[in-house]
Amino acid sequence: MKRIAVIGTGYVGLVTGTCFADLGNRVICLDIDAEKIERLKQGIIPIYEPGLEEMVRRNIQAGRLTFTTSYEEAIPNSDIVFIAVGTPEGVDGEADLKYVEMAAKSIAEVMDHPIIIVNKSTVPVGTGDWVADIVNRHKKNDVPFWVVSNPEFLREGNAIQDFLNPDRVVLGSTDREAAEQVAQLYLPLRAPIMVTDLRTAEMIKYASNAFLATRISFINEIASICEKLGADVKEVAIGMGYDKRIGHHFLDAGVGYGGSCFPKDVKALAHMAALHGCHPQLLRAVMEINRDKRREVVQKLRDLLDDLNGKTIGLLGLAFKPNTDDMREAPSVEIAHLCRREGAYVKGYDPVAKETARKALPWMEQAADPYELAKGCDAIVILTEWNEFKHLDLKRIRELMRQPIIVDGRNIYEPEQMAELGFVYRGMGRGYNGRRKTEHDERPSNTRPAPATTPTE
Ligand SMILES: NC(=O)c1ccc[n+]([C@@H]2O[C@H](COP(=O)([O-])OP(=O)(O)OC[C@H]3O[C@@H](n4cnc5c(N)ncnc54)[C@H](O)[C@@H]3O)[C@@H](O)[C@H]2O)c1
Ligand SMILES: O=c1ccn([C@@H]2O[C@H](COP(=O)(O)OP(=O)(O)O[C@H]3O[C@H](CO)[C@@H](O)[C@H](O)[C@H]3O)[C@@H](O)[C@H]2O)c(=O)[nH]1
Repeated sequence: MKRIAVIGTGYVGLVTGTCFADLGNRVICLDIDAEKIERLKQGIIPIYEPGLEEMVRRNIQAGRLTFTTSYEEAIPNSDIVFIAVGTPEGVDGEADLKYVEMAAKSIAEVMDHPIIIVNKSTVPVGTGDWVADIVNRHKKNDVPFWVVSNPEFLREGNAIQDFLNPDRVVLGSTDREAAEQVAQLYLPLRAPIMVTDLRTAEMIKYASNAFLATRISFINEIASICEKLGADVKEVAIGMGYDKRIGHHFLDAGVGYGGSCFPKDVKALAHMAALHGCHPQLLRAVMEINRDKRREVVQKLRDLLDDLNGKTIGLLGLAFKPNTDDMREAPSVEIAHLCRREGAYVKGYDPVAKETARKALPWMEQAADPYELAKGCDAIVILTEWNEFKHLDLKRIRELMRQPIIVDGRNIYEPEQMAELGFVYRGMGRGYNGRRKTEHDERPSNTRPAPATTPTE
């Protein structure tokens, strides 16, 4: 049993604190948001994360998990302190470290015995040394401390599973003993534990996110090429994925990546690189392709509706991905704004991201269910692949719409099936512009492209 403090009770902090408590440690979670802490004390969690509320309540009841807003209460009673505050995008694309700085200062001011400070936030390479410097400058008592970098790799919507079954645990430190103390916490998870220096650990996090984002932009570029050449990107990805060196993960083409991590982390890595004289052209292309995908969805609507002015567009799915209510950098936000700017009436539906969507898109009407959304729509755009959208009564949806047009930004339906149901359907990179020729297809069918060869004559 260790005495742990976790600073920041967002997705990462709350999951980290709760899981460590569940593993038998005594954990105190701290946040500067007093309202959040008040609710957490009652076992009410501020985010949608499957299984988390029940786990929080269980550990509060067992007396292993407590919440506070007071550094004076949390730090003197803990031996290992995790920093899990936000590191949002700064004005130039850099990671904004103001919350990390605040947390480091606050820890330093009340530290009265030797502690290990573990940084779990995603921070630029070199931040560990900077944190050590801040703590040294602000500590009131002459006590030793050690800084360890322990980047987190969990995904929202699957956070508990990911935390408890990590592919690896990365620990970076200048002090092997400190890293080993933190490693003890993870031993029950039986995961590979890798100990590196501080900077390498910080870089592993950025490089991992950038690589995953690159896979997404890669397959999205392939999707654009498929669309022009008449291939189906879904099958292409499956065919590629059978190669063990490639694998099936993170090859779902669509409207691109969103969320609180990939957009800001790729940008921050590119910023870091450029600042140090590198030319991060691959990272820049990854971001550009991702931005273009959102615009491509709107272009598909323009192609199908001629003009968005006066049309009603329904956004099916608002969260940046399923199983979360997180709207940070969700493609739905930009697409809603783009459609509205062209004069469309935009409404939306998401099974979970309702309150968060209200905050992100306060002007947008929200429907109570997919059928209400469909009423009077000139087109529906699918932006989150919630399971419930895979089993809709599509015949009813079509009857409720003013025009039976679907742009499937997540490729959850099959073009042939949609054509049979009487929809004008466009996927992302699906065959002939997402449209195999069928008797229901009222558009000209002379779009089959020529073979992609260079003329020899
Ligand atoms: N969200 C994810 O899935 C995920 C996964 C891996 C890594 N990360 C990284 O982890 C970090 C945290 O991300 P998140 O999504 O949990 O953030 P979040 O925005 O959900 O939560 C951050 C919390 O920190 C609190 N906070 C800010 N300053 C504070 C301070 N000085 N003292 C105490 N609390 C303070 C805020 O009130 C907030 O509750 C980021 O660096 C992020 O990049 C996030
Ligand atoms: O094949 C794919 C896979 C994902 N996405 C999109 O990519 C975004 C991110 O998805 P995912 O990685 O599942 O969600 P996050 O919760 O943002 O998790 C990422 O970001 C976290 C924060 O750094 C890391 O900890 C995780 O390892 C990393 O997967 C979402 O918009 C998805 O729709 C695709 O478009 N195609």
